[in-house]
Amino acid sequence: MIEVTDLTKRYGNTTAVDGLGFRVRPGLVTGFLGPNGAGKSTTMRMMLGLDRPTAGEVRIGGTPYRQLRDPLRTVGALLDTGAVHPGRTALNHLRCLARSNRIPARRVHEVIELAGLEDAAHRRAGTFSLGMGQRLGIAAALLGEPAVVVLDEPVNGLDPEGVLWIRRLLRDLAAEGRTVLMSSHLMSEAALTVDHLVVIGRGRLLADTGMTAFIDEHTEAGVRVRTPEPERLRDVLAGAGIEVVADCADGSLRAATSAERVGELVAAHAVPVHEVTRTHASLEEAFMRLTADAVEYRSQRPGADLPGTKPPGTEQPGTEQPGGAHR
Ligand SMILES: Nc1ncnc2c1ncn2[C@@H]1O[C@H](COP(=O)(O)OP(=O)(O)OP(=O)(O)O)[C@@H](O)[C@H]1O
Repeated sequence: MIEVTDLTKRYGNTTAVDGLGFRVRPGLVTGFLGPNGAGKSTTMRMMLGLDRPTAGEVRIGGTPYRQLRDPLRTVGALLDTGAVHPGRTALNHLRCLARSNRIPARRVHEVIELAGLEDAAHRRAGTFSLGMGQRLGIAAALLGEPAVVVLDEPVNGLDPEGVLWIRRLLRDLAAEGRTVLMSSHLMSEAALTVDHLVVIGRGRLLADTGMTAFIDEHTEAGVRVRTPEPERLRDVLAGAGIEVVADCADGSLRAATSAERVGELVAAHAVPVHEVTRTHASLEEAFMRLTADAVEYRSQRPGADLPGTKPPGTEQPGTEQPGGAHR
């Protein structure tokens, strides 16, 4: 369990973390999401005693990190994959860590195997690709068989096989009853890996909820309706107070309602319909909507990419991510 209580961090005039409070529970993979500059890394650094809070505290299993007797055996972390001596081999790096944390040497070989680094064990870390460095960082994080695992952008730099590996690994760690917190910018990846979400923006808590509930809360249920008479359908829907959220490129309409409701309306008004499809909102859509006001660095106008906010005729069919919340 990780408990974050009234956590605040200021750097001069910048408030990076602002009265943040949440709990990360064991047995789940919790995604820690937020736009650039939201305060994720700062929060994670405070969890791991690398930065002092201006106010508030973080407890890992009931104890602040700095007071843990065996930190590496309690919490494993991947924060900065560059923090390895480049001249040291992967094996030696892990051996040194094990020795200084009173972890048995056999565990070094176990994590090398777990991370798929057998062939690279004798190579210097300085020659590692980004993905291999990431694997070494994860191997180090798991060295002490910690009950709590904190990973900042763990899929960063990994190839598709590596992404699949980390997804399975995190799910296995959670299934073993460990507490797993991962940050990610990749919503599609988070949707496949994460059970629970903590979303922050401008250092403040925006959401602390299950994946499915989060998507349901921040997107509309929708259906795509294809008809040879889109104007009549639009009128019928408008008459029932139903919003058309997108005009799709194939002439179909996307409306914020249920398939049942559309079925009843088109039957009552004799509107011919060729296809009705339930559309599933994605984590990305829900995230963009929730954080639209909390984005610090923006390349476009707010919400420009939100499905349903594009000008008519610009949405491509099938752009939703069906089952975005499912794995
Ligand atoms: N050492 C520091 N000195 C001054 N300001 C800092 C420092 N570290 C972070 N900040 C500021 O604090 C805010 C939060 O930064 P942080 O890196 O925690 O965000 P983040 O959510 O991890 O962002 P990203 O997704 O881009 O990694 C930003 O405005 C950042 O510029």
